Amino acid sequence: MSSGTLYDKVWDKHKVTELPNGQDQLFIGLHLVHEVTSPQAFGMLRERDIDVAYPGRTFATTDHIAPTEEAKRKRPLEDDQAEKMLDALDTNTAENGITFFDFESGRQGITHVVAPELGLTQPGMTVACGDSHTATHGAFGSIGVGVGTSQIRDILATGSIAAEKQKVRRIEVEGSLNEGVYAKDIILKIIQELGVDGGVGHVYEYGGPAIEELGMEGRLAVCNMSIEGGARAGYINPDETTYDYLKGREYVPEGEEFEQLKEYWESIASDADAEYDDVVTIDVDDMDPMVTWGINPGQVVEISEPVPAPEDFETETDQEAAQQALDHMDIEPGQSMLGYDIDVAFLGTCTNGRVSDFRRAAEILEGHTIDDGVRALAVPGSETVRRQCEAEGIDETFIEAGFQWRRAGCSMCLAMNDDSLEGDEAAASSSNRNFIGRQGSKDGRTVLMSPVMVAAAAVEGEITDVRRFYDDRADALTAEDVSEVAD
Ligand SMILES: CC(C)[C@H](C(=O)O)[C@@H](O)C(=O)O
Ligand code: SF4
Repeated sequence: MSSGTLYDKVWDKHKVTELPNGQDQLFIGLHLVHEVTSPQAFGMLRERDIDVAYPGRTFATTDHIAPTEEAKRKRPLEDDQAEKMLDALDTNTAENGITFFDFESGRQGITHVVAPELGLTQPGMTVACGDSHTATHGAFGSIGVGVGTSQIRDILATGSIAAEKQKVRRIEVEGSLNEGVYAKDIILKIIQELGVDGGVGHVYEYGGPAIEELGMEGRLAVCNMSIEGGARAGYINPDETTYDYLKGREYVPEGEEFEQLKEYWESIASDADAEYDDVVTIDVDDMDPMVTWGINPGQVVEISEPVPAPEDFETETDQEAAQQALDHMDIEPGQSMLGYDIDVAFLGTCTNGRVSDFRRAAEILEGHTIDDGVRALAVPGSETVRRQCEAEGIDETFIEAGFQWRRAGCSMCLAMNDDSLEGDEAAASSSNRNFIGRQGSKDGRTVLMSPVMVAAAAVEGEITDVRRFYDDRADALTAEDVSEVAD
């Protein structure tokens, strides 16, 4: 019997052959397609008159350019470029017999939200998409890799890619989370400790008690940001939480077939004696909610920590990056992020645009209205998420609080549609990237945090400790507490 990591086992099962250049040819079990990165790849196939090899394993949706205002979702779209991309996806999927979750399907949404919720993503699979956040799918114990246009072409044409096996780092997450602290905080903590390029050359296997306790939506949020930590992919071994989630989903077989699949899924989990290239332990027991203070996801602090100074960093590169971040964000070292004014609150994305994210944020918003100066957007990650939230009356809570309740898409995560920051607006955002210009304005400022922290910031008009909104407020921090820490 073979013994090893899930990564080793999944890789071996999908390895077609070793290529002359030393890379492996890897079979791709599920190919997800969106409108931005696919048109050129389909074009290359057309030029050579090649058919899509596995249309039944290929699923498309539209997310990046999708207008989130109901009235703007009529075809042709107002934005010519967006219409062109969507039109290309219409044609490419229709001509090749590929399922396309378009606006009319009722299933449209962000690729990494749609595939898991429909049960397309399953343990032990290789999942590829022309999108860096394909790591998300690792939450099920699959290997999700983001690929470029030429690899999309290769998958369309052959169902496989040339790939290099990575090292595996086990990240053991010890402890249990405080109230008000969630999966998003765990992954931000990991990136704070290991850095934005700490994972280069590796895939991350997340495990340990704090990970096992997470539901599937939390696990998806953790794996989603593996790429922000520099890892090629990130995964969590499948367990009962995974199987319970999958049971009954649209693309998951039922009855005897499900039981057989489950046996297979159990067999591909990492063995207890698996050997890792590296093991790191992170303790989240006393952790506070996390917020970024800079312009990459690793420039992040617990809300109880002061913003660091450039000299706190070891390398010259990190020191310069810190200075650039302080300048861009207009903050001083030693300052607390508590009380940092925000103009926009944005809740959604493939990190935190799922039902549990909106449920928890709604609990915070209940009985409150957002601050006068704040523009607040709630953008479900998929139309399925939107309908579920509406069935639970969550949309009403958001609307009554003063949020705009939108249709599904990537939206202000990267502003490829009309949803964008203006000028130097600052956003409390549940997304995964805070690079300069990311949310559509070169002077815009992004502060990454969990959905409940976004909701709390929307109400206060500034960054606040969400625990002030719970009945037991003992743990909530004020800016004074933090400057005392700094002194
Ligand atoms: C547009 C797409 C290629 C891009 C990605 O690869 O991740 C986007 O989804 C992002 O989050 O920046
Ligand atoms: S929600 Fe953001 S991170 Fe996710 S796929 Fe869309 S643009 Fe990329």
